[in-house]
Amino acid sequence: MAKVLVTGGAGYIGSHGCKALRAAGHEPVVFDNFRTGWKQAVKFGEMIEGDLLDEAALKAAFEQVKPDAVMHFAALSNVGESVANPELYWRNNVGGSLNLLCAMRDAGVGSIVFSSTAATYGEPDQDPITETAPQRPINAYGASKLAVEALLDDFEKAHGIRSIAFRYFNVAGADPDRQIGEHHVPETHLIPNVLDAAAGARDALTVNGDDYPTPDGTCIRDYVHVMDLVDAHVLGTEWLLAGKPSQRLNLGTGSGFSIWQVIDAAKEVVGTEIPLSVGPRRPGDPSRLVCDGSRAREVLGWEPKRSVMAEMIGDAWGWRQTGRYSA
Ligand SMILES: NC(=O)c1ccc[n+]([C@@H]2O[C@H](COP(=O)([O-])OP(=O)(O)OC[C@H]3O[C@@H](n4cnc5c(N)ncnc54)[C@H](O)[C@@H]3O)[C@@H](O)[C@H]2O)c1
Ligand SMILES: O=c1ccn([C@@H]2O[C@H](COP(=O)(O)OP(=O)(O)O[C@H]3O[C@H](CO)[C@H](O)[C@H](O)[C@H]3O)[C@@H](O)[C@H]2O)c(=O)[nH]1
Repeated sequence: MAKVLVTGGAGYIGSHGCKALRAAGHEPVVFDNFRTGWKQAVKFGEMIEGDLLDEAALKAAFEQVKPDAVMHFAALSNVGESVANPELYWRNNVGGSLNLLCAMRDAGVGSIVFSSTAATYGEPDQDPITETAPQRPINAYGASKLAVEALLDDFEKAHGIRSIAFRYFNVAGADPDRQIGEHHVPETHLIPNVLDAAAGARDALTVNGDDYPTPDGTCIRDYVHVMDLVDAHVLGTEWLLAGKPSQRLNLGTGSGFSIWQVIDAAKEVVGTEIPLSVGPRRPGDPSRLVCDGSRAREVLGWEPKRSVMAEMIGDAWGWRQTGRYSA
């Protein structure tokens, strides 16, 4: 059993990470400032309210928890906001990660699993995308995540802290037990917005452009179920705690779905029409992002089990029906 400090453990993916850690017999302790997270999402262990920008709070958390490892989900992750306000992203995501790594160094904690992103690849010229593709982010969010990958490299060389940076593609779905799920305010992700439109919580879904160079004109993405994604995090933590080497790993399935395909699948799950309109392209959206996820499978023995479009939408819909955290 390992004790794991989970930054951002009150957020969408981090709360599922805590559930997976607990299910695997480990002990998660959440460290979160609740800027975009939810106290109701902390259900699988202790919680410490604190900010990564507060070095004293981090030091106290490490002294109190004495973790064996860290799972680092905490970040701001709204691409549009990052373009309008890059200083916020550099300070929170890079500055916060630097403080975290310094606290780990001081406390002698040598293992960290980090949430990186396909956004570090920018506009890729590979399809599917492997981990060796050039990383050329096109917005401050992606740049902040790439900078943290560089910090991780430097802290390994200087201080022996080993890391796994998982580069997520599109995370979707929710806990099938309906205890936790996705609740972002505002929501920018496709599937929850499709379901909001289906439920009448928004007038219509706006499809962000249908003139891309793809078979049906809409953007193609690689969707991975959040439970599968966090399973990889547990495997990654155990890998590091066994003394094995650092890794940079894509997490996705290798299958691409267009926006129209996602909407069609949602209609089947929900059983109603989905009101929609086609709007302009969203700046910075690459037309196609599909993952070559073979390395995570080879290295960690990771196998996605739930990343079927109907299941991801069904779990997101089931979670939505609970009233989310407003219930
Ligand atoms: N959702 C996706 O599809 C996706 C894709 C790629 C990468 N990611 C990355 O995965 C991670 C989790 O994403 P999410 O969708 O769960 O986001 P989220 O906003 O739901 O969760 C982030 C959590 O971090 C906390 N946090 C942020 N800054 C903090 C700080 N300075 N100190 C303490 N806590 C802080 C927030 O309060 C929140 O609980 C992020 O690092 C994100 O960049 C997400
Ligand atoms: O209401 C909406 C919401 C989204 N989309 C479109 O649906 C596709 C998927 O959009 P998401 O916002 O769900 O996901 P992204 O691919 O933009 O972003 C995801 O992948 C990125 C990596 O490229 C980052 O990691 C980011 O955090 C993560 O959410 C995009 O073409 C987007 O324009 C719509 O048409 N309407």
